[in-house]
Amino acid sequence: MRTIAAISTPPGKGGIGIVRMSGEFSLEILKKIFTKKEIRPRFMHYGKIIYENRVVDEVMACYFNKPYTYTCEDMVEIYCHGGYVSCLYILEILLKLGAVPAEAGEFTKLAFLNGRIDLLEAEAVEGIIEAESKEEQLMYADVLGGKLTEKLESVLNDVVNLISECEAKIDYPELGDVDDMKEKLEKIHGGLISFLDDEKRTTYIRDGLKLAIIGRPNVGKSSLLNALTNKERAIVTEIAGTTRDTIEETINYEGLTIRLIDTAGIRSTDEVIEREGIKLSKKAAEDADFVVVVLDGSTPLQADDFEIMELVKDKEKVFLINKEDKGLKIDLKSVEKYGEYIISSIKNDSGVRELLDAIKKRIVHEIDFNVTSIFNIRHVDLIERAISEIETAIRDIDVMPFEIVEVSLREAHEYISMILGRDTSEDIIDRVFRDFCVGK
Ligand SMILES: Nc1nc2c(c(=O)[nH]1)N(C=O)[C@@H](CNc1ccc(C(=O)N[C@@H](CCC(=O)O)C(=O)O)cc1)CN2
Ligand SMILES: Nc1nc2c(ncn2[C@@H]2O[C@H](COP(=O)(O)OP(=O)(O)OP(=O)(O)O)[C@@H](O)[C@H]2O)c(=O)[nH]1
Ligand SMILES: [Mg+2]
Repeated sequence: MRTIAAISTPPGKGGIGIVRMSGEFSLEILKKIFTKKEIRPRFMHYGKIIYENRVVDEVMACYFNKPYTYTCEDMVEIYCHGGYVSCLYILEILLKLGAVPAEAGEFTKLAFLNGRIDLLEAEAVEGIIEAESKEEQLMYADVLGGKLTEKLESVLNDVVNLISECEAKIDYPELGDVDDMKEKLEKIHGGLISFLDDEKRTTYIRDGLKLAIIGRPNVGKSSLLNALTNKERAIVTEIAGTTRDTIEETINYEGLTIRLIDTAGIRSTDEVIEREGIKLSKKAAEDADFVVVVLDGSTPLQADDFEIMELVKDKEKVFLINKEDKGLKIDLKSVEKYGEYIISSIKNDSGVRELLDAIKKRIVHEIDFNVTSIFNIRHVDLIERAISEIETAIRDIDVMPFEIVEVSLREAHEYISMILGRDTSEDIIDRVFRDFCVGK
């Protein structure tokens, strides 16, 4: 069996760096280079790393005896100084003494393969490492704690009970009634559908709200992007048609991650480049979760404004009536017919916070930060497959033999199990861990 080694702290300078090993030779390798030879499991030991008669670094080290470790194998952690040379040098020595370099995510993969955590929990570890907000952190911490596994186990349990009922009916067709089974199938179906709904909210937490800023040229879209990001991100000029391409920036407003997309002003034009830009603007509006339509409040509404308001008729949106400082000439009643509006003067720094609050108020009711939900496309795909099997079972139950219904239930069971990494091919498992950091 191999003993793997890797640096677990990020590259760069830090107070302390951690180099760790997992595998049966971990302790033996440590003893060859560590000045302390009496090593008690799970106790921190102070000493020096000596290699070729030179002190390499002054460190702390800890040995963890299997199976009560992160990987369920023997492990050693060396806490050296966090200069990258120190970490690299110590790693190099471990490799010379027989360890092999760990692959990305291999420590966590071992925890999974040795049954300490399921695949979902392993994915949550990666989620925690990549988290960009506290909400995201807490969501993954819940999954790592087993909250989602528990929910899925409960669905699996319901499916198993129904499989047993099918088998009983195969042997004793007169037992119980089919309506009752149908009801239970519907309940499982509803539960699976709610996993998909929850996933949409999770996407907001993880990827943020996609917010497109659209409007005709020169109304202040890029000025708004700059105000929201607090920097000169986009070029702002008095010339209509300044922004040609979409520009993206991410902000976090009170826990809500917002991916802002500034777009080219929409108007009828024959200019080729501008026309391409406008196509992108419309596409951005279409793809967005939320749209801010900027209007120039100092002029009456124009044909282009009406066209834009029509374009986003069915989207979640707010109208930002800008340039209030120049005097309002816009017909507020007409705008109101299309939806909620906020008046601003980006120039004078007014209205921007109100806009953010309005967006948050409109969107937050959709996000329950406390729901633990499936969180990636692998899970969505498997839940969708399971749903389709349950739908088949619902259709079949009145007209088909119970053997056929049972087949669908077993398929559904398998798909849900695969979320937890059971009955999952090596290929898929490898794909999950490939995106991990080395040393995790
Ligand atoms: N120094 C250090 N910090 C770390 C880790 C680590 O491996 N080393 N972790 C990860 O990289 C994370 C913590 N996760 C861990 C999860 C389980 C076990 C573990 O040894 N579990 C055993 C014993 C549990 C116990 O003592 O109660 C077990 O489950 O049997 C260790 C770390 C974050 N911080
Ligand atoms: N008076 C006044 N001028 C503003 C306000 N907001 C933006 N402007 C000015 O309006 C002009 C256009 O602003 P931009 O932000 O470039 O407008 P845009 O919508 O991005 O324009 P395009 O990229 O051409 O579509 C600039 O000269 C800004 O300084 C405001 O609240 N009041
Ligand atoms: Mg612009």
